[in-house]
Amino acid sequence: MELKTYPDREMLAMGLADELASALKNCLLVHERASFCVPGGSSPGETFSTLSGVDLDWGRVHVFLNDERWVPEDHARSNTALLKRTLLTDRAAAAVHVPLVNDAETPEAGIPDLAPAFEAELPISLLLLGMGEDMHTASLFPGADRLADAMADDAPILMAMRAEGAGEPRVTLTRRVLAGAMETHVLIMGDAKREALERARKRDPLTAPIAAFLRDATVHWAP
Ligand SMILES: O=C(O)[C@H](O)[C@@H](O)[C@H](O)[C@H](O)COP(=O)(O)O
Repeated sequence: MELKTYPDREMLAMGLADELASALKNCLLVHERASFCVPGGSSPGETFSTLSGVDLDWGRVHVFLNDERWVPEDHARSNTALLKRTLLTDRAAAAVHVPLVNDAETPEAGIPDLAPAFEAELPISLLLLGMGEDMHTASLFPGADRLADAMADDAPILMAMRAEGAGEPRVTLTRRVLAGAMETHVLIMGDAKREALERARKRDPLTAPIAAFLRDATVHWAP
């Protein structure tokens, strides 16, 4: 794991957006397209806004979320709506968005229609993860109902997930899919998350799911 620290959140957003843009450009030099898998939540907004203005061949970039809350797009907690507002705008509006939610009643009912589109996106070219203070990442929450299945080597691409800390039901890419990414970055802010990161480094992924992704990751942190 490599840890990059920034003096403040604005510097983090600039530095991280720069690094992600370079990774996408390098990928597009040698591949027809790049798959870019990103977190929801509140942390990445500024990074996404900066990145959305970068001049690169966005039409060859396929963007999708790590996980989604099973809510309609007009819901305040929709990661999809956030993604469209902050990243898939400006120059990045030309990117191809691969949806992770549909209007089925439950994630279990919706996944069969969503999963096939992800087959063509693997391996993920560039992965950005967030992390909660409970050491969850994507919707791989400690104590979640199907965490062990989602961490298994033979997990499907997408799984439904329910957990106490999650709020609503979720859909998440599974560990093997996320861990297969060619390049991984983790975005965390604040002292509590820095402490959680240090705790996770000494723990098993089944109690600290972020630990499954740290070995080859670059972690970006600002106070
Ligand atoms: O849908 C989600 O909740 C996310 O994808 C999740 O894994 C997120 O990255 C962390 O919970 C951190 O969220 P914050 O950035 O809001 O702290």
